Amino acid sequence: MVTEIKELQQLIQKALDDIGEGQQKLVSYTKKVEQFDAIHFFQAVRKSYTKSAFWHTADNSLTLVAAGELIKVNGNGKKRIEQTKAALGKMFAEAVTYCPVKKKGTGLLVLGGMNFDSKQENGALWKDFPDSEFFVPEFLFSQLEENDYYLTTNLLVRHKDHADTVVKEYMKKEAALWNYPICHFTDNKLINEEEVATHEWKNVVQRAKNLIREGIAEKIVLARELRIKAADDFEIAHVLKRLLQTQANSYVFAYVREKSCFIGATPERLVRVENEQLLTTCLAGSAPRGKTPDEDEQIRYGLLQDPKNIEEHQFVVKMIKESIAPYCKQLNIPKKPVVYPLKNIQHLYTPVTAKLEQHFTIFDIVQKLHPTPALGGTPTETALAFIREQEPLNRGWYGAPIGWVDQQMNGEFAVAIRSGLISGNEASIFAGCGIVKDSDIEAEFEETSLKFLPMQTVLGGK
Ligand SMILES: C=C(O[C@H]1C=CC=C(C(=O)O)[C@@H]1O)C(=O)O
Ligand SMILES: [Mg+2]
Repeated sequence: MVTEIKELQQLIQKALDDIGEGQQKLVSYTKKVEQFDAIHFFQAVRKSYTKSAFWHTADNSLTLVAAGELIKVNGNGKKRIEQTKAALGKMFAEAVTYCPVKKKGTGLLVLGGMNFDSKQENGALWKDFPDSEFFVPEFLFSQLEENDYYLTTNLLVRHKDHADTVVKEYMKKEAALWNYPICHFTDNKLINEEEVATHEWKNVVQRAKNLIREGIAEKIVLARELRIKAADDFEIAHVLKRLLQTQANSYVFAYVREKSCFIGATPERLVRVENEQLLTTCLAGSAPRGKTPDEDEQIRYGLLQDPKNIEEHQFVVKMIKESIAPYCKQLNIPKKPVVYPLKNIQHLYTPVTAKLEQHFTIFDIVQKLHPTPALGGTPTETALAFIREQEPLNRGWYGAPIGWVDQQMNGEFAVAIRSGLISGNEASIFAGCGIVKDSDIEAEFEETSLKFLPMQTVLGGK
């Protein structure tokens, strides 16, 4: 402990020696810590901070809990990703950092996301969620695997600061997080569930089908909303815990801004970059899970052969391939999809690997990929215009990239589906489906009902 304090003090002093009057510097210090439960840490964070985030990867290799907003980077409209890339590049380059390991998810990093459609107004429901937002937390708890835990502290040091006072203040805040007592969750009671604009949604699906028949579009993804109300405020830590327990093979995330929380358990990775190695995935085409292993196997086999779902899937494969090819080498895409199983549904899945060409970063790939035809459609602009005009909801951050990026521009983004926005005792959850020429309106409606389930059940519905 004593050496750590000395190290941090020296790091702050190094930053102070370099600061002119009126200036400030970002200092980031990482240390290995003892095993600690991520949900317990998140509960402690919720007690002290109004802004926080949670991230857990589908392969269980990384859990992040971010506390407090030290620095925030916002982007606006169509240029939101470019603006973020530039601002973060500058911030990362100027920071004074110390991290004892070179492992993903440790050290100085930002967490954040963006809205689905840069041309759509965010509206009242999404008032706490800007076009795009990334933040440097005050504290970042990282769990890599069993018994490999780190805590990163980020500080803004100003010209007139003294290293020892800054350290003392920081130690007090850190102690409050570790010493927060375990609180048990209380049960909440659902009082209302309401599917929004069901009839209108089905009409919009019909109009999308007409457009596809006329040859104006090939695929359009349409989403709908379910509103849930409970007796008491939803306990975000509890909802996260239940998502972790029930949704294997999914990214579990939460992004908390004041009283609103965007939360979900999504199976869909947009992109991961680790030392120039790039991984993205095509996930589209769906079928329910069977009630018995035999039935499940039959459905799985049927999904792999089904022309409607294969078409729906291949639009995504084609777009991803064409979008990233100029940015990568050694592009590898299997010829046929496999099935990706989830608790309530199974999907067609094609993983894509490649090596990122120099000078490009994860943000260039996000810019090119979002939205893939798993969330937008084909052609992208036609589908987006249709969704903007016709879909009876405001997507906000639903269906958009959410994730983290570190100082080396390594990071990972998921596509924020199977998600919802919680505010107090109310929640709006969202689910969409890919409409193609052979779509059956009722079957698509049922598919979205299945996609509501992960969030719906943990909020006490169904
Ligand atoms: C748009 C959603 O799912 C997408 C991802 C996988 C399968 C999909 C489908 O089969 O329609 C969707 O493209 C959602 O869950 O809200
Ligand atoms: Mg589908």
